[in-house]
Amino acid sequence: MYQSPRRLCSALLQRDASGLRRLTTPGLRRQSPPPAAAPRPASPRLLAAASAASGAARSCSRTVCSMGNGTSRLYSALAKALNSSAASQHPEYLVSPDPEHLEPIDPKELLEECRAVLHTRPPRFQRDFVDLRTDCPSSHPPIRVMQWNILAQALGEGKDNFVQCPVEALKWEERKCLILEEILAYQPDILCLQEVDHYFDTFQPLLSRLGYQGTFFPKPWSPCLDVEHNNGPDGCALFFLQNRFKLVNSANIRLTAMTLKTNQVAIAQTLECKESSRQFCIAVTHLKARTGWERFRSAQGCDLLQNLQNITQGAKIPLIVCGDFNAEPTEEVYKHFASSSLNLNSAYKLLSADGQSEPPYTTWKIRTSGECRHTLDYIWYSKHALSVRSALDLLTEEQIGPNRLPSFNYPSDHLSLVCDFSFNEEPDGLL
Ligand SMILES: NC(=O)C1=CN([C@@H]2O[C@H](COP(=O)(O)OP(=O)(O)OC[C@H]3O[C@@H](n4cnc5c(N)ncnc54)[C@H](OP(=O)(O)O)[C@@H]3O)[C@@H](O)[C@H]2O)C=CC1
Ligand SMILES: [Mg+2]
Repeated sequence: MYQSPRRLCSALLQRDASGLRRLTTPGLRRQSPPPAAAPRPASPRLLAAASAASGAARSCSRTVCSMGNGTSRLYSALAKALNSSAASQHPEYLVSPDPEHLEPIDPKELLEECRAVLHTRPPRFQRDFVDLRTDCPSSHPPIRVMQWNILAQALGEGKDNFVQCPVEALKWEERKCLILEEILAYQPDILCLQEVDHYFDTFQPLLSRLGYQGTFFPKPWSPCLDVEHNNGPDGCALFFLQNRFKLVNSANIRLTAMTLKTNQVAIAQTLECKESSRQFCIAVTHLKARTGWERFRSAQGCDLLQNLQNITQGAKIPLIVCGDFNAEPTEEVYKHFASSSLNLNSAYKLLSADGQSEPPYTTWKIRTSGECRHTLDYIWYSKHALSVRSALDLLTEEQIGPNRLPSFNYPSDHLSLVCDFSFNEEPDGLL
């Protein structure tokens, strides 16, 4: 019988010099230096099986590829068909097949395979959970949420211009193991991803065998499709553990800006917690990038808030919104979220001394234009109905290193954000 990956390893509680309680997960760390004498040969049984499971899709892509830029056209046509309505309810072709038909994977075994593939790479960075518990006790296990822009493979190799990142560090067969290792290390109950361009051949088959139910919503005109040998469009993906939640409702939202349809998307799902029977809404989005587009992002944020208002206020349920907003806290879209009538707070502010400041960066890279260090990624939550029990601290400048991200030991230019939430027993005030 499948066991939640979370239950398979125990957490140690440590106290650091600052007095903050830090939770570390033992046994999930790649050892450094790698064994010099006889490195374990990579035998990627599970990783290979994931690729085989998507064989039909892959061979189809290859066939089309041989006709030139056909993959792009095929996926563009598919994406357009999928995006024909602004907010469709339960489109079945975007909801994963029932994972009970697939053999469950032991997360430890998958982790071992990833480590074997990564045996020549430097060690994983150490990050700790910071205990943020207030006095309110909770009788139910927390809900762990991970937010992560994982960097689309096609963009990383073809468009992003990470000038200090060697191309070998971006090799998909190894980079995917770094991404999986990060997910397996923190074992989120809910996983919100952006820039996913390997959903059908990698994340959906593997994560469904780990007990997750997934949904993918590609961008209508993904820039990945302009890259030669792309793997299809990138988009947002949302996964939740099926043994913890029941899907109540799902909406794929193509964001608008001033009533015009845009190239950015969101997924919003209402989930019911199996332990507590409490419902909440979880959403994932990736707003328009680049300077000069601040008003556009602001309009997209207003549209997303309006959609979420409709979904949550009708049912009076709490909300968690994860995203790469491509906006610093000074931007209008951030202010809309911070002052919305949905009563949201940004979870990572709680890591600051006064609880009022966002972290100094969530992405750090070097492009031809120079160094780009920004805070763009957020986990918003209903501040009256939910409490943040702990949050994963960020990488230090020293860990990130002089060449910044991505690198041989971190697979994306964005850091993952991970929080443990619990429901407040008695929400203080209105949702
Ligand atoms: N065929 C057609 O008719 C159309 C095609 N398109 C395609 O869509 C693309 C635009 O899509 P859109 O969704 O608006 O893209 P965005 O401007 O939102 O950016 C797309 C990606 O580029 C990354 N990015 C951000 N800044 C830079 C930078 N300085 N250099 C390189 N990459 C960067 C972003 O990553 P991050 O979020 O991590 O910063 C993001 O994932 C066009 O390039 C075109 O290919 C668009 C419209 C119509
Ligand atoms: Mg990017």
